[in-house]
Amino acid sequence: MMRISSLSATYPNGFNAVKKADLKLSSGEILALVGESGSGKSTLIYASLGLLPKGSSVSGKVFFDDIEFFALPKEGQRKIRWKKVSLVLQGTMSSFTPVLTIKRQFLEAMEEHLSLTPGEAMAKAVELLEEVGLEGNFLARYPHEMSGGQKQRCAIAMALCCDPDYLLADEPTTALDVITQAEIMNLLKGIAKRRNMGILMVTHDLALASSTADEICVMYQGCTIETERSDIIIKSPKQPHTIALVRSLSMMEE
Ligand SMILES: Nc1ncnc2c1ncn2[C@@H]1O[C@H](COP(=O)(O)OP(=O)(O)OP(=O)(O)O)[C@@H](O)[C@H]1O
Repeated sequence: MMRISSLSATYPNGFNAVKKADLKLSSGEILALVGESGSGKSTLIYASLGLLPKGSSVSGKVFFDDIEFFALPKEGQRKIRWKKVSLVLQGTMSSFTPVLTIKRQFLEAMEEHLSLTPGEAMAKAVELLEEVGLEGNFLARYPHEMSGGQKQRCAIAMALCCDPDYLLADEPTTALDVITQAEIMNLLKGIAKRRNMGILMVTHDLALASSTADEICVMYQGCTIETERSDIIIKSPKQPHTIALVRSLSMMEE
């Protein structure tokens, strides 16, 4: 289980974006972190991995199984970040270096974190691409030679290269059409089940969250205000802000 306990995060300008947030992510499950723009969703996931800008301050605890992340030295934290938990960034363009082929980018990530021969690394890259529904020949492409959906699949494949137990995805379907959004969500669901991986997914789309995630955690003004099974939170939200979110969803459906 990944567990965030009483996590607070303040940016260098003094803005306290996350306030004593708590959440639990079980293996094999998808937890969607939802809330209005600016509620602190992205800050929470970057803070939980020690990835906020220099000068930010973070307090609280983050556990990956029995490992307390902030108790590790920097080098230990860096290792955990690929091998135990990995991140799919918001906006696929930021996941790739535009001037390098996908093959180069896969191999660089694997060379840094895994001790594989070049042949083994290539075989693993092809296997991962196939797992996300792309053919191995995508390795020869540059990022601009792929569609948004293909880039997102590729970013997910790269995040899987060290076989992490947990995956954190920041708005994995932003800027994709609805059909591609649904395909990426199905892909994530399949990965969570097949690999028994816990996936924490940031989204502001409650409809998408409720159709994909096992559980939903609602953030409001930096606080995690309500966490519940998706079907329950949609049927009987408790907190006033969650009630308003669910009401806006049903108004959109009418
Ligand atoms: N580098 C920064 N310095 C200061 N404040 C920041 C910084 N980055 C984000 N913030 C502020 O922190 C708050 C939370 O931002 P965050 O991006 O975590 O929200 P979010 O819920 O993910 O929003 P969105 O859904 O729009 O991505 C916002 O008020 C934002 O302006």
